[in-house]
Formats: sequence, structure tokens, C-alpha cells
Amino acid sequence: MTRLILASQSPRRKKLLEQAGIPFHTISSQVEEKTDPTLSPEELVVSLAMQKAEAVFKKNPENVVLGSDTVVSIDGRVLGKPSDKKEARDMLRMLSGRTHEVFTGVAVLSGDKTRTVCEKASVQFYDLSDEEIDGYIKSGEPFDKAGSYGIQGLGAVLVERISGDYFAIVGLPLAKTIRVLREFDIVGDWQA
Ligand SMILES: Cc1cn([C@H]2C[C@H](O)[C@@H](COP(=O)(O)OP(=O)(O)OP(=O)(O)O)O2)c(=O)[nH]c1=O
Repeated sequence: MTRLILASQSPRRKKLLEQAGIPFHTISSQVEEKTDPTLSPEELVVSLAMQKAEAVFKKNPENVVLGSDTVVSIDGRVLGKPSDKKEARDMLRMLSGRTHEVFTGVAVLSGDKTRTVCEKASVQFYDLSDEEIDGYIKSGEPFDKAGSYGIQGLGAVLVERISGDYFAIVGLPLAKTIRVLREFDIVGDWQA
């Protein structure tokens, strides 16, 4: 078994860490995500990332554990994953023709150290017609994603431009995460 555990069930996060050549294995945190409405989006994603990392670390105290969380923010509202079609439609209507922020928090824990980081990106959406929104929802893509879209999939056609770290939108700010992991002596195959 490798020393680093990714506390996530997200196939995207797994793929991104693999892309960076980091050896790790995955254990899903299964935490019930506790959200506190008084927190800013930055504080919220860091707190949820910590909850996920801590849940897995408790059972694996010899390991280094990485947890992460992503939310979308617009007009002072935080959007997580939609619970049904209606919620997905409401979210996509809200994002249509406007710029929103995506925040991803990362928490890394070991026996003697804790580090947290947050990365933000801005995403400008094209104007979306109701037909386009309904067609996109039919693809099934929105349901396991914050803000009801996936920029790395079919959702790419909704996006006019982005500013910031693309990988923070997909769920793991890769370069920043790698720099944190180096503090825990976790390096990629290519660096070893
Ligand atoms: C905005 C956006 C979000 N997302 C995803 C990233 C996250 O996986 C998801 C937000 O849900 P999260 O609760 O951050 O993560 P998760 O439930 O998928 O996985 P885990 O908690 O086990 O780590 O939305 C995309 O894949 N593409 C996008 O463009």
C-alpha cells in the first residue's frame, strides 16, 4: 500500500492525481458533509475538505490523507450538487450568461502536520436557452457536479471563458496540491 490516501470517491480527482504521477490509493470518506451557512465559500470548502480527510485519517493514522471539496458561488449563494432535475435547471438558469466562481479546498493531514489550501477560478457562461439547458440535463452529466455542470465533459460547450486554475474547476488544483504534498515528502514518480 502507498503512503498517500486520496479520501475521495470522485473519479476526476483520482484521474488528476494520476496525471501528476503521484502514487496513492483511494478510500472514500463517506462523511455526511456538514455545511455551515455562516462560512464564506473559501472557509466552507476548506472545512469540508478537512472533514473528509479527518474521517479517513482516523482509521489510517500512519498515512498521509488528502481530502478535497468543490463548490460554485454566485450572488453570495453557494451551489453544491443538484438533488434533482429541477434543481439542476434552476442552477444552470442562474449561471446562464454570467460569471461565477468555483472554489476548491484541499486538506492534507499526517500524524504531525496539517495543511489546507483553497484555489478559485472564474467561469463565464454563454447565454443558455431553456432547450439547451434541458438537453444538457438529459445527458445526466450535471448530477454529481457542483453547480450542475462539468467543464471537462459536455459542459465545455456552455463556457465562454475562464480565468484561474482549470483544475480547481474540475475538483483538484493540481500544481498547488503537488506543492503541498512535497511538504509531506510525497513526490511524483518523475521526481523520485
Ligand atoms: C464545476 C465542476 C465541478 N465538478 C465536480 C468536482 C467534484 O467532484 C464535484 C463536487 O462535489 P464534491 O463534494 O467536491 O466531491 P465529490 O462528492 O465528487 O467527491 P468526494 O467528496 O468523494 O471527494 O463537482 C466537475 O467535475 N467539473 C466541473 O466543471
